Amino acid sequence: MSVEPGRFDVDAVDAVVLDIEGTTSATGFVVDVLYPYARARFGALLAARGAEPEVARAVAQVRAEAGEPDADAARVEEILGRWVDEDRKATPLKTLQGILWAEGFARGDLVSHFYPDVIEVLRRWHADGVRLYVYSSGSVAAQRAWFAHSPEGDLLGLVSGLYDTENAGPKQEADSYRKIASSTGVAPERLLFLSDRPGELDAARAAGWRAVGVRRAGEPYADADFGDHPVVADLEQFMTGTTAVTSVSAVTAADLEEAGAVLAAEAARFASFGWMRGTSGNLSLVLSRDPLRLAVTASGRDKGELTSSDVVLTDGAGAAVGPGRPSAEAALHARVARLTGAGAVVHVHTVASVVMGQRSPEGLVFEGLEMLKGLGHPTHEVSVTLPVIANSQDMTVLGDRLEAALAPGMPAVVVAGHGIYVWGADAREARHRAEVVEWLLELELARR
Ligand SMILES: CSCCC(=O)C(=O)COP(=O)(O)O
Ligand SMILES: [Zn+2]
Repeated sequence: MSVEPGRFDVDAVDAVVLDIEGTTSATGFVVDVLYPYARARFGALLAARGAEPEVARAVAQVRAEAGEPDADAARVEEILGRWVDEDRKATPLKTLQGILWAEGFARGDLVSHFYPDVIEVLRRWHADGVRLYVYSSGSVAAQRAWFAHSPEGDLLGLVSGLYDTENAGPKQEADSYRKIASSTGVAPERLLFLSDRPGELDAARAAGWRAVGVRRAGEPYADADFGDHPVVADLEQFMTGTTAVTSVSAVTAADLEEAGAVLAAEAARFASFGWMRGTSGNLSLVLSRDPLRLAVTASGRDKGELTSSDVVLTDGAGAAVGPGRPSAEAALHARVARLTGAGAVVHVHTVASVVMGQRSPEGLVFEGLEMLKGLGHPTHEVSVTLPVIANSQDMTVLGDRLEAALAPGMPAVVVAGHGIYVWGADAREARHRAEVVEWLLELELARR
């Protein structure tokens, strides 16, 4: 997805979090200038300053990570050199590089690199009241030095906070972004992450952030598949073009009512199968991707008697953003929509899913069945696993379990003692898949 003409609306976000390598700055500069600079100085640092607490802690981490508790300074230097060659994102390596680079910058040996479009845009965002943060795999010390010693002087005044893999965690894990959001105090949907790496954008989005890819010619990820993430070629495009940051598609009352009518019809059908008895089960439709907005069935209603108004608009975390109380499981629907990109999620309480979930807590494997083509497989000659996760009343816990259990080629998960979650591109596809998954479960039930 590319950006369209327009102008960046600073009201759409409260803060922008920036990756450095490949995003604000050339990876080549880091590889060609900074890595050799630090590598040439590891030996002297370890020999002369090995007792300094930060250096000693990093050395201990190197020994632990390499599984060599007795490695002497020469061996530690060797390991660090190998990690540099492998471009390994090891925290102690980053710490030691950070120390050396900070000193190199302070001495004037080094001046950092920023692409020509970046500094002006950062100044304009800052002037417009958008807070700026950095989240880079380079250590906080290295980031501080980087911004303090730019070609245009000290830029640290533009930046409200610095995050690295030590104080926030790995860059491809959603929890790191949750940690940063909570540390900044900015709501996830008001945070925008810019990175050249699709995996990082996925993780930010999974934490409920906005995420935009920066695809710069010549960078290592320039040809990567950014999926449905909006992409810019440089930051200037935020000034001359609009991205998903600005394209907040307003969901109207009519959109919600229309979705309510679809969900009511789907629920009536599932209820007629006996899959939504009483108030059990819930359904959702994605109405907008950026920001994520879902229409979720209202909680506690008789699911066989829903009307088009028995629906609640929620945000990307499943919290109501309009009147009404959404399903108690709305947060799980939102999580599935974020994780899988699904446009519709079905949750039903079927007898077969409860029995089979209890009999096969390790999951169920299906193979050689024509019905598997109903899940999008081109042939019956496949083997797919239907994961089973333990139930919980805590939707974050349940969501974590679902995320960890997701299986390729299976758009569904059984929640033990509870029911099934199934998803698809739209209500129709999600329904077809739910019917297939339930058929597979009934087959297993009949077999055993
Ligand atoms: C007897 S249903 C118990 C709650 C449940 O699991 C469910 O699916 C329905 O909850 P909702 O809040 O969506 O009505
Ligand atoms: Zn349920």
